[in-house]
Amino acid sequence: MSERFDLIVLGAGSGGLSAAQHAARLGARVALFDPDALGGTCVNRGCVPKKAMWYAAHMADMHRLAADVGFETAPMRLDWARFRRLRDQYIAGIRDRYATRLETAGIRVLSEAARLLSANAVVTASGLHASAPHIVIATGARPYRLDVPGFELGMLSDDIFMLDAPPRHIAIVGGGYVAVEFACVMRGLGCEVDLLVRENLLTDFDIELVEALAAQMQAHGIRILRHTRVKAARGQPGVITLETTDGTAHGPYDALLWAVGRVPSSGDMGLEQLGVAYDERGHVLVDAFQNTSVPGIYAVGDVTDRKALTPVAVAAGRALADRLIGGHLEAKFDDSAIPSVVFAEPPLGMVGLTEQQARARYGNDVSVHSGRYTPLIWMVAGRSEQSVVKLVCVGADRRVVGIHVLGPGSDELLQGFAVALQKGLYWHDLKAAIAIHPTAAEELLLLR
Ligand SMILES: Cc1cc2nc3c(=O)[nH]c(=O)nc-3n(C[C@H](O)[C@H](O)[C@H](O)COP(=O)(O)OP(=O)(O)OC[C@H]3O[C@@H](n4cnc5c(N)ncnc54)[C@H](O)[C@@H]3O)c2cc1C
Ligand SMILES: NC(=O)c1ccc[n+]([C@@H]2O[C@H](COP(=O)([O-])OP(=O)(O)OC[C@H]3O[C@@H](n4cnc5c(N)ncnc54)[C@H](O)[C@@H]3O)[C@@H](O)[C@H]2O)c1
Repeated sequence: MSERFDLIVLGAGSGGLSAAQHAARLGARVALFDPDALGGTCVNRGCVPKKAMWYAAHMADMHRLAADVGFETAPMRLDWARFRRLRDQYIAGIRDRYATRLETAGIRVLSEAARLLSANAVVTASGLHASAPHIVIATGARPYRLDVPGFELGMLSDDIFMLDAPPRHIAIVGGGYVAVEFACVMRGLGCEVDLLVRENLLTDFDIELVEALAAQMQAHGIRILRHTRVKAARGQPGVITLETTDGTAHGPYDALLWAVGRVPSSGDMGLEQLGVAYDERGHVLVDAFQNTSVPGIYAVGDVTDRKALTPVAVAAGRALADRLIGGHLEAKFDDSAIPSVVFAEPPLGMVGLTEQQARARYGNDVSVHSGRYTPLIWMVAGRSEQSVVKLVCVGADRRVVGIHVLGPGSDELLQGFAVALQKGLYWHDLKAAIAIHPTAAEELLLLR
């Protein structure tokens, strides 16, 4: 027998929870399927545990800075087991709060994977049937596995959160968000880090700031090997060597992290049989309203080809519920200015276009204003690393189309500027604003 709902959601990660909760708030009867922990990637093996580790690494960096400015400091050692227990308790608390909220909202949570039988019916392995006029696919993505010998000797980002102790010397393969963030976190926590990058780092970010970040990472002791393709991993757990296509051997390492991207979890759900269209990498194709190519089936979050960020998945889920249940037929989210931060040391943030993208789109109409400064406390400590801020503008009235920030505080300062850019920000607005002094944020106002 099939139980009937107004909305069925597959996946209880950022996107699925958002769609389910908002739909229930609007009065819908909702079924939410997920075989795994509530909260999905972000809460359990992404943003949240990563940010906790970033804080720990940052504290260790602050401790070193404290010594540089005159504090008498004893060596600081992280009790890894205690930190992990505290971090995991915090995450368990988030999951518990989700469970309570879902129950209070009257959402039927089913701890099983579901597969589509038609555009309005799903089934689980245990034979549970459910139907609804609307089905939302929010099944996310998982780490990509390279087809190289010895791949199993390495960890995926999911595994790094289970480490019982910090590695002594870790190799990280990849040059994207995950690779750069963990290179900085592991280095901050005292590990030797080799970062093996196939081509270049963080190719979606502005080259000038990426190079400045790379220089700081190297100054902190991270060894960055660019244009390096790994052919095989050899050895045994704890003693791993990497072989590259130029015949060089690197290592030995006691840990290896593969951070070579993610693939959408879009298979084995019956979507293909129903004619749902995918791109060549398996992302479900959606329009601006999250419609797939099949009426009645929608998709949000990392399973789609939109930007793989939690707030994007959340915004998509909410707008979709607004449209399907709330009756707001034009509801969609504004993806014109999605800010993003790489939690490196120091953090790198951007919103809008890079200089390279703006020049490709607007040619000679582009003006760029960039500046470098050494943060006050680093100057006090006698350090010379430089933070970078950059504005990319278009036209005679210099509309700001891109904001780029690298340095301590960039992660927190970017949000307000991103709101301004989304609303329409001009060079003269920044010149007319009164700065907050002395801060990192004021550097964007002081650009010439
Ligand atoms: C290491 C790491 C760090 C990150 N850090 C950040 C960050 O700092 N900031 C940021 O914005 N983003 C970050 N991200 C990205 C962010 O985690 C994702 O964009 C976000 O979790 C996507 O949400 P989602 O709902 O699309 O998918 P997910 O959160 O992956 O949820 C999908 C859910 O679907 C379930 N599922 C799969 N198949 C089925 C099925 N057949 N039936 C039912 N359920 C199913 C899965 O079990 C899972 O729980 C990070 C990602 C990683 C890997
Ligand atoms: N701070 C954040 O907001 C944050 C943090 C982590 C992840 N994320 C999101 O999750 C997404 C996935 O992150 P990611 O780091 O897994 O992927 P990514 O797409 O950012 O980077 C993948 C990296 O792997 C490399 N690569 C791909 N195939 C390879 C191969 N065969 N050999 C060697 N290198 C190879 C690519 O060149 C690239 O450098 C990000 O794009 C981002 O949207 C966000």
